[in-house]
Amino acid sequence: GAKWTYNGPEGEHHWSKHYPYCGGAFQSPIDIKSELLRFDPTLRPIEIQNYKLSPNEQLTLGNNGHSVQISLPSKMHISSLPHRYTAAQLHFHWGSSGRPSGSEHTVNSKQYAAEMHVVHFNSDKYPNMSMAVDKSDGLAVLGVLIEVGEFNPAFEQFLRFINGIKYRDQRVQVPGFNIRALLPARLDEFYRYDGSLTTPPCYPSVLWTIFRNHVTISRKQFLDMATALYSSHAQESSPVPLNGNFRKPQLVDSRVVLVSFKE
Ligand SMILES: NS(=O)(=O)c1cc(-c2ccccc2)cc(-c2ccccc2)c1
Ligand SMILES: [Zn+2]
Repeated sequence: GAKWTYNGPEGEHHWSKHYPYCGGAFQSPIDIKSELLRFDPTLRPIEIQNYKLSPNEQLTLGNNGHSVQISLPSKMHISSLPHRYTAAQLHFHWGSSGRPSGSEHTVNSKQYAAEMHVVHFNSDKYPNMSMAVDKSDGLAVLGVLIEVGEFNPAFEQFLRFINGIKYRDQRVQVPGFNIRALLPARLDEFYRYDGSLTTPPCYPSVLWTIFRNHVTISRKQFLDMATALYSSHAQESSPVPLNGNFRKPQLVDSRVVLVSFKE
């Protein structure tokens, strides 16, 4: 599709010109405010299957010009939702070296350093991701808020290869690792709401699960992610750093955010 950016003339306030859903309802991310929350005792803990990948498996680590993403095998899935949601990819949103706050979702206006999204599609109803991406029950994304703090060995499993994908459309194969280790310890405490892709085409097709507890990465790990990548191709004369790749919080309208925990 047409190119889009996070700032400037193709920035988020212009997305709706080429991508009408970006100007529509049920958009993501949102600011998760305490007064919006409703405890829902029927929310079951997230149960995931086959997230522990063997180093004998290869994953594709890529720079798609807007984020760093890891392709995921289709045996990985969420088993606790009304339909099976099969994993497709995971990617990140982050700030910059000068502004270490780049999460998309905020909690009571607190923006975290970065955010990971593990994207799944409803494989009970749709044969592949492309058929699911624009359906209201098509996608389920797990969101993990990331703070700068303790070193995180799980993140190192892909960060150590990041200099191989500095430029747009570069990809490398990396050994599989335990993707569960990228998630917080507690999968039973989360926020839940109906929203959208946070990038164009902004389809309102995402069941969002944002875990209550953040994970940490070290300052060096954050800088590796926030300073290593470019959104421009290798051969382009003026390299464009890839950072600040987060959309601002959107209007909640009459949406309610469900929570799985009481206090
Ligand atoms: N941020 S997100 O979770 O809403 C998201 C989901 C998907 C997505 C991925 C597979 C299937 C369907 C949707 C793709 C992106 C994306 C990020 C950077 C550049 C382009 C696209 C972002
Ligand atoms: Zn995302």
